[in-house]
Amino acid sequence: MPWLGTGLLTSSGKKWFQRRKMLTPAFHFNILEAFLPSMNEHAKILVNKIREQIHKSNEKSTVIDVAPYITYCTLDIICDTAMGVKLGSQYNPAIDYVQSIHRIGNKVIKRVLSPWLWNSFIYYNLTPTGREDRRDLNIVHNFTMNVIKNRKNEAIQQNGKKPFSTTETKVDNFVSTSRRRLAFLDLLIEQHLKDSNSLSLYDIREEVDTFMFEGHDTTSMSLIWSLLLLGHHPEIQERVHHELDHIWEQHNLDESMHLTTNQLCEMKLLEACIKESLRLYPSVPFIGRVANTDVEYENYTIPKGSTLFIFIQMIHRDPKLYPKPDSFIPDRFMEGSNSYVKNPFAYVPFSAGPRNCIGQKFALQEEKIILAFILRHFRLESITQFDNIIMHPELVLRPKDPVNIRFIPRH
Ligand code: HEM
Repeated sequence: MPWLGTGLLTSSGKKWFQRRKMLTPAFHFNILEAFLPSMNEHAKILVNKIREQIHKSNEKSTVIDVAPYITYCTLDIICDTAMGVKLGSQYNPAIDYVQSIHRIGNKVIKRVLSPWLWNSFIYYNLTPTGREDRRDLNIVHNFTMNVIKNRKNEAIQQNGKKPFSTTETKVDNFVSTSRRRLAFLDLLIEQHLKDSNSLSLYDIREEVDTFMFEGHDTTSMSLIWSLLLLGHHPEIQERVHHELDHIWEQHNLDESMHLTTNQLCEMKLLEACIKESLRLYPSVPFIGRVANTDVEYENYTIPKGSTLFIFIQMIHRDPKLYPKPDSFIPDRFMEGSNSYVKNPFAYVPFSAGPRNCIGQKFALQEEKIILAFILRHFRLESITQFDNIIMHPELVLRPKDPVNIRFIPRH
């Protein structure tokens, strides 16, 4: 794929194995904990942005298309945490980058389904869509290359030209001794500065493009669906408000304080809402695999080399696995409740096995923080009806039209 090259998501074999091994420590529990201040900070900015809109409207509440607000917040978080770069798109929207990503994602599926567009020369030079795609790819690649070069320059300034010491890369040292963050991009730059032949700037760009996309577009879609669902289910929303108010009061939380891992663990119902929303609207609705051996399935033999698609959303809506499959019932994910669903293979929003999502804990932590701040401060009423939502045929499950929600301050 010209956009992501062969980064972690799209590579295979030895290259995938080595990169996955190199990048797994960047998502270790301790590192996620070190991301808490940044995630809290960006979530608070989001709440302020929504308040600003209410203020501007001169009303007590206002209706907002949530997609851009959420997208810029998650984009700032992935840049800050994984790349160590303060993008500030909640203040100055990175419109070109975000719009280019949407257009590229939209065209990927169309091109896959149109064999006459598979030839790159014809596509990029002779079709208007391909030429627009090339312009968008340039915007996205320039953006990510700038992020990398800035961070590389910073790394050189901080370390002189000498390579990073190997102890610095250890996860335990990340939090305790290193004031500088040795997160995702730093691990790659460290490797690049040690041996630029084994990892070139182009190789780094593949990974940065992959993580910038996977790390913000998936979580923003999941947040948007969660907000919309909660705004359509006032009785469940009220239970979440109650859960959050209790945590805020119990821990004496005020505006300046950050949510901690322990407090996030107490948000059981909020977590169940996120999981149920990912069941109904998995950000990655399907995944593909190539059979590396003949597979016997029921009365069929699927020959080696076949491409298989796994439709996550269809598994999640199977009435045999989930009674009332189309209903939003977060209690399915509350242990001890009557609706609790135990089967682990019935729920795969992050896929499963060795190629599962490397960022799933990051995603849940980020989503909980953002939703906790929004729901602590606002009551939501969804204006957009599910029946009116048309989906883009894309890599992520993206609604085509605005998702309008009324925000009513609670305090
Ligand atoms: C709600 C949010 C998310 C969902 C639903 C999600 C879902 C998935 C799924 C289904 C896969 C498997 C894709 C496939 O096999 O084709 C995947 C892989 C991946 N995800 Fe996520 N993801 C989310 C958030 C994130 C975040 C926050 C990051 C990074 C910070 C991330 C990084 C990746 C990467 C790099 C892979 C490829 C892993 C590999 O092949 O080794 N994802 N994700």
